[in-house]
Amino acid sequence: MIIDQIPGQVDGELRQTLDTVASVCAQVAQRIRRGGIDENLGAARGTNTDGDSQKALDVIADESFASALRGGPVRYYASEEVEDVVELNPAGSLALVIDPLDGSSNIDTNVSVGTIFGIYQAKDEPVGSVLRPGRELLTAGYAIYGPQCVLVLSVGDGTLKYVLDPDTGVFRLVGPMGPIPEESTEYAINASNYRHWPAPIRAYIDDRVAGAEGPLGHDFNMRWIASLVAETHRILTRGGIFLYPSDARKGYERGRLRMVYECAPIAFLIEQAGGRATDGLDPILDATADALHARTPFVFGSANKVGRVATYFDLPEEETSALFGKRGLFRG
Ligand SMILES: O=P(O)(O)OC[C@H]1O[C@](O)(COP(=O)(O)O)[C@@H](O)[C@@H]1O
Ligand SMILES: [Mg+2]
Ligand SMILES: [Mg+2]
Repeated sequence: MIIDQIPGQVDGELRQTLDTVASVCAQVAQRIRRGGIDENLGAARGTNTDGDSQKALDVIADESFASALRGGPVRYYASEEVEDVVELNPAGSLALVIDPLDGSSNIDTNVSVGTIFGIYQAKDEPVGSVLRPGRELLTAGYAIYGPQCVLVLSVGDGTLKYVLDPDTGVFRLVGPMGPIPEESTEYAINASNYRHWPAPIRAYIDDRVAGAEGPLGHDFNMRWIASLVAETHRILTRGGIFLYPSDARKGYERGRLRMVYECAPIAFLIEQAGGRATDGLDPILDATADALHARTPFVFGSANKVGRVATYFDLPEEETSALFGKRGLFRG
């Protein structure tokens, strides 16, 4: 077993699949460590279905996961890097959704990138097996390829953290992640998109930028790594909030991140660790994507902070467009 222990009831096929995924994550980590020596992992390789520029490592990771899983318990394989759902084994019983390499813009800069995945019980056809509420996930997880290679996993009984032991090649359970702290002052958003955001999001960020001189009366701190897995790992570790809202740019009407293989698995892990994950208003895990690469606005993190974002959408127009000096002081 490459994952040393998974508490709770995990049947043989699911356990086998998780071990296969973890072993490919360990291979991807090794390949990243040698990037530039053996190959240029950041080299352009065209574009994927969602219009993202594909890097060599996107394609390498996708092909590594698909070939390792072929012929095993996974019937359907739904990847960010492939247009449609692929049938890996007609006799399989599971459906796996995956972002093989998340944070691709960081590959050349040696900043943490990752892999995001989720596993469902397969239905008798491909689309219905993956376009479904994330609450039906059997398990979800991510690997983060940073100073440590860490696997964060949930099988529905809390969120667990495993560190890859470089000496043995085993992911060692080091403990639970969460409950996500609520007292953090950190928020993560790509502030360069400010002018494109809906008014309630601008108001939410205005109040935090105003800090001690604004309605909230204390200062905040901002982070933006442009690697969803790294932001998630920080928030699971010390709380805070992440926002990628819809915006007025063409193609960003439903934000940037994809429901099936990014937001639903991350939302599963966040809720399992006591946090919340919404589209700004409604739980991600209750939503059903209308297409494999469909995007969704995505807000997740400390439960109290995610709830606070929703209150800004209830504010009257004059409240969200006014400078914070005229806004009510009731918002925390
Ligand atoms: O470049 P932007 O607009 O800030 O978006 C950054 C976001 O895009 C992503 O890189 C999208 O994921 P991929 O790299 O898998 O396409 C996220 O990891 C990250 O949170
Ligand atoms: Mg991604
Ligand atoms: Mg990706």
